[in-house]
Amino acid sequence: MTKTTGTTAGALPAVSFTGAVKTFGGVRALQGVDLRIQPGETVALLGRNGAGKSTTISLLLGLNEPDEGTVRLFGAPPEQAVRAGRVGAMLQEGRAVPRVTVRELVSFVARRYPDPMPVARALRLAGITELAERRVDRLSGGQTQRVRFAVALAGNPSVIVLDEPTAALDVEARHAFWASMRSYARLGRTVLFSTHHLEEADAHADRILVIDRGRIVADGTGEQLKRSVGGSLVAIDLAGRGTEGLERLPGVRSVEVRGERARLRTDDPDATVVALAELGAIRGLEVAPASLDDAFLALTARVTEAA
Ligand SMILES: Nc1ncnc2c1ncn2[C@@H]1O[C@H](COP(=O)(O)OP(=O)(O)OP(=O)(O)O)[C@@H](O)[C@H]1O
Repeated sequence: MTKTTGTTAGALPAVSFTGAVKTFGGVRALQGVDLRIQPGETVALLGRNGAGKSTTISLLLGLNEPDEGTVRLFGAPPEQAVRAGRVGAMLQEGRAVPRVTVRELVSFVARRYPDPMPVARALRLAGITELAERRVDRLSGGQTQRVRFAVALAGNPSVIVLDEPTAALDVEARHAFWASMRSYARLGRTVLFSTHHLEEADAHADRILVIDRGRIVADGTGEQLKRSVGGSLVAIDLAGRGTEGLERLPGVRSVEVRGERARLRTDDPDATVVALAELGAIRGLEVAPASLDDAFLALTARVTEAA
């Protein structure tokens, strides 16, 4: 497992899970989760359907209690941090949308917190200043999502938790949403978001946690996760030759044939390419680093095999 949990000496972690277990009936949704998130980090939680992402988030927000272990926000139980407005959340489930304007809705939520964010600022950070006087039940899906983001910001939280925030958004709305999230993160605040989009995790998080079957199976930057599964992909046109001997070339871990092309997974792409050149087999040469998709599949598959 790749570990890069940067700790700031003396600072309380924004989020900490110690041996958190959560069972629903016979399902062990979380099987002992340990994690620390420091103030100012933007962290992506990545996992397949049913891996335990929403359960992690529900414990973090105090919506559920762990059966074993502890969950703390700034060293305190989650309910305390939530009541103090230190945590803002954007969850998956939709709510009945009231017939009020965007400004009225955000102001209403802000008034419920002890030290709210000025409403104009929440609207600006969410990129919806120009929608302030529009009714919330007459907005597009992407606009509604950003209103929900402004609502999450209303209490002026130090930590924001976003459960699949861009599900069902089109490309443009996605870009706008991430720009808003980054404006908030630049204030030094902490962000935890869950996603199925590996490229979003790679592009917008400082750190990626991969969860599988209720356990954190990897923790690092996108680069580190890619490196941890090893190597690069070298592809060539076979041009009529066979694949014999290719798997014995330096660095090569596996050889896969797709049509007329051979794809070699290698830990040492330079040595592999030199050896291919010596064989005169570099027609249509292509060298690419392992993708985050490869890393994700390898990390979650390893656990499946071990189970
Ligand atoms: N309230 C509940 N009652 C029973 N089982 C539950 C409940 N909540 C979650 N589970 C189960 O716990 C496991 C983890 O679910 P969780 O919702 O945390 O996964 P997830 O990673 O968020 O998945 P998805 O990507 O599909 O949203 C699953 O097997 C799920 O069926």
